[in-house]
Amino acid sequence: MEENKKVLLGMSGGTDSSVAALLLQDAGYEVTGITFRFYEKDGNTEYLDDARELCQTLGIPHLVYDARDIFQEKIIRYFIQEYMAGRTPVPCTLCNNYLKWPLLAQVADERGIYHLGTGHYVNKRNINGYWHITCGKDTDKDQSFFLWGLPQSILKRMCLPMSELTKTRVREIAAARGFLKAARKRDSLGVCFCPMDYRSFLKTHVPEGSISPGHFYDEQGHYLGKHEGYPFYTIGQRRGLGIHLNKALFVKEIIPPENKVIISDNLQALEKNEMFLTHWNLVNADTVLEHDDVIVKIRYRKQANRCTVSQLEDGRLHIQLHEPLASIASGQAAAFYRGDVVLGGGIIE
Ligand SMILES: Nc1ncnc2c1ncn2[C@@H]1O[C@H](COP(=O)(O)OP(=O)(O)OP(=O)(O)O)[C@@H](O)[C@H]1O
Repeated sequence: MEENKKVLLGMSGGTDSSVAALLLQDAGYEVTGITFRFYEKDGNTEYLDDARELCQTLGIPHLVYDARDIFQEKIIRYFIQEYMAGRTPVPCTLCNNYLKWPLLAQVADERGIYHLGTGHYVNKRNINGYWHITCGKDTDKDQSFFLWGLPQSILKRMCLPMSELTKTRVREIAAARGFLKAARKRDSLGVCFCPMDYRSFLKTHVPEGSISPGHFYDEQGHYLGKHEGYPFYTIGQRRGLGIHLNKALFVKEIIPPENKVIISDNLQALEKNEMFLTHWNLVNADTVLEHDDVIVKIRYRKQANRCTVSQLEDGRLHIQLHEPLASIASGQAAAFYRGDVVLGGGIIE
């Protein structure tokens, strides 16, 4: 498609995408808002009304796309299955890579709209002909960690009005323009369909009897106590284990077929020097493979390790960590960075 001055903006009804609509309009874009119906807790559709009202006020068209079935299938079912397999899922990464951005592109294509916009706190940069996601200016809100899987065909069309803004500034803009509800909306925390503690969600979303109590063991195979069922534990977890031995204890391993959870009192025992990735994406493999200055992150915050990435004959990526890293859980995402540039990422095997 030829580049034009039209943008399809994902609107959640929240502060960021509301301000994004204002800013894109100010910048001279012909904005169309779209709200995806991904998940509605207790049937609450207030977010749809908020997005629609904002579009009405700005005089821009507003589309609604019902993606509940596909979200249920691709994200919620996957989320439950991963925990049931003893793995740690990354629903926001998958939603961005496989649903949100591809759906934006699909609808934009149908309507002859070139640009794709969201209120993500990220930026993008062209390096030697390849578009890369880069960190947003607001380091507290930066969402680059979730966007390593997007193809060039989407990256080149991305329009990111939050890239140079802080959340505080975004709220000020909303208030100054009279969008008081948008200005005061609470930040969304964690996974949109799941409370902060995923355990209560699992309890109500798996068939009765599919999670049953099991046993904790130490690394030598000694029985330590009872647990509530292996899906309720994640690698590295130290709180809420219900075993009191007057020392810090960590989940080291989860063995689903035996419903066993292995506990260690030594964080170093959880450290690894390598990991393997599947479902990976590298923006420009030449700048990543076999270089010794790549940073890998497996957590959204407070962790960054140097590594060397190689491709194996079976297609997986091998990550050699330069210093050991604790609590690597299969199913989690790993994202590669050089400075503020996202080079790619993958799913930990
Ligand atoms: N249901 C949705 N429909 C369309 N776009 C969405 C939807 N949910 C999120 N988005 C887009 O993805 C961006 C990032 O979403 P996320 O939920 O991570 O951020 P957020 O901080 O809650 O954003 P906002 O303040 O706009 O709600 C949003 O700013 C918006 O542009």
